[in-house]
Amino acid sequence: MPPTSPARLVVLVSGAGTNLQALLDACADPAYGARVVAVGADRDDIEGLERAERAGVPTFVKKVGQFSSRDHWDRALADTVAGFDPDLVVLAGFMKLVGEEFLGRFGGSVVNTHPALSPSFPGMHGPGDALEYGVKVTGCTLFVVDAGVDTGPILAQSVVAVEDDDTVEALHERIKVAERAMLVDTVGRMAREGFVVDGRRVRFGRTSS
Ligand SMILES: Nc1nc2c(c(=O)[nH]1)N[C@@H](CN(C=O)c1ccc(C(=O)N[C@@H](CCC(=O)O)C(=O)O)cc1)CN2
Ligand SMILES: NCC(=O)N[C@@H]1O[C@H](COP(=O)([O-])[O-])[C@@H](O)[C@H]1O
Repeated sequence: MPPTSPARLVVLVSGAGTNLQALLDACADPAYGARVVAVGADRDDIEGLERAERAGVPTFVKKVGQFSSRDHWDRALADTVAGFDPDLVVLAGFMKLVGEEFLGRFGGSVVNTHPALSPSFPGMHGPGDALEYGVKVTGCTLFVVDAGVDTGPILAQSVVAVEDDDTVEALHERIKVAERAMLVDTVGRMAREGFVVDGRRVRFGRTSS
């Protein structure tokens, strides 16, 4: 039986928020099976927060510098996210590593979109690192977040060709087109079908076989 109420998404952002926008647009269709109940950020004055406000979605900001330690920030972020009772937390261009407390609360239900084909080129500079290495294809990866940096079990990947005259910006923009489609498709499936993490393998559906 499909769930009767839409899955509750909390989305965390640090920048332009075009991936967030793709989710907001998809959620406008009741058949999508999810809705964005809150958007959080680690900084002010970003387009991602403005997109949420324009959509009438509650926002919050938790800056690391407002707290006496990284662990206190992590706990405050987790407490605030928990207040929105999420089924899924989506890190969509969120440029902070979430820690033990956060993962202890939501682990297994936190996903991150990354602009490279994992396990290659983890970290903050996926498109630039791929270009510098000279790969001919790169892309994007959606994965279930764990304590490592871009090491979690993979939900979906999409391939993007590297052009001879690419710049980091041009390549990243093409990756982001693929990334938005991957994110919307996969989060929708997770919401409608459920998913099971079995070691490094992820299967869609609610049963174990
Ligand atoms: N526990 C995890 N947290 C996050 C993951 C993850 O895989 N595990 N993915 C990231 C996103 N990410 C790239 O994919 C990433 C983001 C940020 C950093 C990082 O070193 N950030 C610095 C601060 C930099 C800044 O504020 O501009 C930091 O956290 O101190 C590495 C990888 C989302 N979180
Ligand atoms: N390591 C994390 C990372 O590089 N994240 C990347 O930042 C971009 C955010 O775009 P957006 O703000 O327009 O959604 C996306 O490409 C996302 O994968």
